Amino acid sequence: MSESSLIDSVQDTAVVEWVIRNVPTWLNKKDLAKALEREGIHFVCLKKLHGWDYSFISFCSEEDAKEAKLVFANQKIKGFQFELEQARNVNKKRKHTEYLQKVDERIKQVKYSMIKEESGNILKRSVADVVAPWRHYSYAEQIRRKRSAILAVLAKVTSSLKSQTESGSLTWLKSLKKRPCCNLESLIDMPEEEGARLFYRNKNEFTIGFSYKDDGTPIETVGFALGLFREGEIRVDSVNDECVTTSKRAIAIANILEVFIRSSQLRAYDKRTHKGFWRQVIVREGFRTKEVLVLLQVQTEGFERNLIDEETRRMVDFLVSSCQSNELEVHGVVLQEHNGVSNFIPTDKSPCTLFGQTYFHEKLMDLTFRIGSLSFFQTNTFAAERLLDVILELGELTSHSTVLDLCCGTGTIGMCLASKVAQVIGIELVEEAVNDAKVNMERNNIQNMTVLAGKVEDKLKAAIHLCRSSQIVAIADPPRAGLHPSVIKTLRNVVKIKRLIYISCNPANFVGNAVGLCRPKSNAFRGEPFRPIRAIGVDMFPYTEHVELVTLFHRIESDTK
Ligand SMILES: C[S@@+](CC[C@H](N)C(=O)[O-])C[C@H]1O[C@@H](n2cnc3c(N)ncnc32)[C@H](O)[C@@H]1O
Repeated sequence: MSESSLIDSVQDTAVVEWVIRNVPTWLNKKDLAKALEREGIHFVCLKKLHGWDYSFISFCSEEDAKEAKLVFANQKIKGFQFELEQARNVNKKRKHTEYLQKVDERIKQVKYSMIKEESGNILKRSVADVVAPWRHYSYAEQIRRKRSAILAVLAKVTSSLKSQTESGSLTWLKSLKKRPCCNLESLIDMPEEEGARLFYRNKNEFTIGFSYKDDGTPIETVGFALGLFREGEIRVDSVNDECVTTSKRAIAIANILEVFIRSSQLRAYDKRTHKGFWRQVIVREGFRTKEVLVLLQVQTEGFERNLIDEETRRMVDFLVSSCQSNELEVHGVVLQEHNGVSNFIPTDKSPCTLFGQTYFHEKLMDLTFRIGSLSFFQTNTFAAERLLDVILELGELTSHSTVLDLCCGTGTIGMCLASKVAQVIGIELVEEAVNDAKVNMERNNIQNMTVLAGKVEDKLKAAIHLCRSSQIVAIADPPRAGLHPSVIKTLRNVVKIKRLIYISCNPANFVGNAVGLCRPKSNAFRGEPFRPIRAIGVDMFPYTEHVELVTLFHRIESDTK
């Protein structure tokens, strides 16, 4: 089959077509799909044959392609540095209706299989299974499973390093055989309290869509999608108290908005047709301050401005007064207009204020943080303090240390350490978070911290120039994809960085970065390698498979490799 006819067949099912380059020839389509899904890449279909060192891939939207590109740039997949390029000979303006027809066909197929499996799992999947999939395990069993998962990751660091280094080039590695690369000292669990182990999320993202009556009539619903749209699942179910990871305030607000949207003149957004207005709602709150901020995302194309203004005003009145009668206070309501296909919240599009403030406050370690609607904040406030305890313990900080707070968000880690050290320099990509960090420094009277706006990969060298001390401790808390390989190389090259704490919310992706930090010196990795010394887990996400891993690395002195 020629490349162009293959492109045509891929093109039938999707809007945006690309080619992944540098794919191993032996990798089959199924394993490639699994590897991409593991990294959270949303695609519609793949075309890959044995012997090809590339694969065709199609996405629902440019945004999904951009996200995939970012993941590929930041990490290797199956040990290969994939690259994404737009497919040649493709008419990019393919009619959207063709794509929608295909999606509808897939949805029908899945619905059919749901009916067939009436007594099986698919129909029984509830909204609580989506957000608290481990709720049927005892807490002790959850901790046991997370512990084994972390140990497997630490062992993977050992085996990956061994397979990539000549035998004997790292002395410390020799005796490890297949064991974890360092000791997992503990996995800190959460007490059985609301706000720690139960109903703990201070940020809850609800989909606005449809549930279906027995006769198939759609009803507007605010809750969680019961599965992946690209796998044909379109149902959204209302949120309830069985969703033990969702905060109680957020459950109440989602239920209130559902009542309003069912009576609204504007309908919920339908992902299949890209029609409809109400798309998503994010409820963020300070557990300690009890401040609540609500962000609504809407699709405005085809709607009169007057109608939009009237309905959003009615929504705010309804929400605020219903909350008051439930003894809940909403401090701000903001609106983000988003007409793209992808359902993520763009962080470069500032929302407009409909009511009150555009931020909320939370307290951590006796400091108060302002957090804007698009700024990151750790989702479990109680666990975030345990995480800070671990960082303090591993950091061995002195009044002479400089802390590099990489991916600093609104500055929580750096600010909580600032009184213990000489200087803190943070780097953060999202502009709103950087502005929050600056306000937070002033409010908490922190004078020895500076925050640089931009990507770590672009700003790290400038940050290092600002370091006044020769004792630099780097603390990296990157997003799920991990640090860009160029950042690892720069960290290796700066000899003044003797200690590095890596906080990973996706331990599987941590392996690549850990190997980069620890592999022997080479042309690409010039500085002396690091060695993992201690690891501690923090159960920031009870009732889910996710866990936070904190690892301390020490720079190896050249004579003690
Ligand atoms: C896991 S959060 C950690 C935030 C912060 N350390 C905290 O504890 O609140 C990751 C942060 O990295 C930021 N980020 C993502 N990619 C980045 C990049 N390439 N350079 C700098 N910051 C980035 C995100 O905006 C987010 O604030």
